[in-house]
Amino acid sequence: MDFLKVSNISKQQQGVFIVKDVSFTQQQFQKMVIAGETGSGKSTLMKTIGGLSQPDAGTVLFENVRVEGPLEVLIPGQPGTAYLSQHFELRNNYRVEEILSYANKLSDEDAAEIYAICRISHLLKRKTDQVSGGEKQRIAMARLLISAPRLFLLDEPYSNLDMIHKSILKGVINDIGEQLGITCMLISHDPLDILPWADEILVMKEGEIVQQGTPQQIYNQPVNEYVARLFGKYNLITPARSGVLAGLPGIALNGKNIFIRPEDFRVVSTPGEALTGKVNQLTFFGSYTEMEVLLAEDIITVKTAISNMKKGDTVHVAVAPDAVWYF
Ligand SMILES: Nc1ncnc2c1ncn2[C@@H]1O[C@H](COP(=O)(O)OP(=O)(O)OP(=O)(O)O)[C@@H](O)[C@H]1O
Repeated sequence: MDFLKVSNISKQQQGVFIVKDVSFTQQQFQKMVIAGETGSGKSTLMKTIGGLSQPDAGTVLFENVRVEGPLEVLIPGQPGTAYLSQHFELRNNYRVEEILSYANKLSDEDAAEIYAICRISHLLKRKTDQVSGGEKQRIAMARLLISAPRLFLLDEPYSNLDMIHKSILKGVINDIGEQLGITCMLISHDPLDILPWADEILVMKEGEIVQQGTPQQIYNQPVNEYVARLFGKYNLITPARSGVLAGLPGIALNGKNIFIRPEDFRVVSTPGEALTGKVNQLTFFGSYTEMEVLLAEDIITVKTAISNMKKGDTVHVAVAPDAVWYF
């Protein structure tokens, strides 16, 4: 039995598909991410899974039970699931502990563990207007978690958070999975949030899943330029321009686009089996430098840890054939 089985879900608004024939499964404890550009249907799909959006076609089975949509039940929301909206609200003028006590289905001890995991134990006596946005979000999470869900659906939990609050929240989401044993699915479009966490990624475009795979597959073997672009900088050399790579061994000039991530180029000291060009631009990012290299008429982007280059320098760059992807 699949923990979650989504089959052929479709939904239209004003004659346009916002989710189109989406099918996939998620196993218990599998960390799943839905990625995709703004408006690609991520939230609608996630809400459908949580019983909060009515599909026009298809079924969702959660623990083998059909999820009913809001038009089929009195109180929307599938039991056993919890959905943290991007636009969560906390009632004003209540103490945090009051807000939480209404939702609590657990013993005091178990609830206290959740408050500790959500890093809100120190906030319980405060009023809801005396906490920051990041803290509010963790309170909203705790309020959902004390209803003891088995599937936690998080809609863009990292948007609008600074680095410090983001890093706290990443710890919280990890602990929810590992310490509470709750299966999580989250929506994000930031590769730095997605790639280190996910077991499986669904990439959506215009309501459809365009690629599904592990972080390694999605990052290194995108099916098209849309997926490549969502997950970071890349070099794309079209068949017409593929001659610029002629000096490199092991590159197949097979009529397909050639895709190379900037960090897969290596700066080498000799021109043999390398491309030679001039440094056109350098951008410092702290842990690495991004270098534009001008080759004849083309520019490639190379990520390097070498920091003593100057604009106009001659450089040689090589790439391992197995780091090259074709689509
Ligand atoms: N109730 C609705 N009525 C009309 N159109 C809607 C409705 N809900 C969503 N849409 C449209 O459906 C498309 C998908 O919306 P959805 O919120 O699912 O996308 P998303 O990928 O989550 O976007 P974002 O990343 O911006 O949150 C969008 O074009 C949106 O405008």
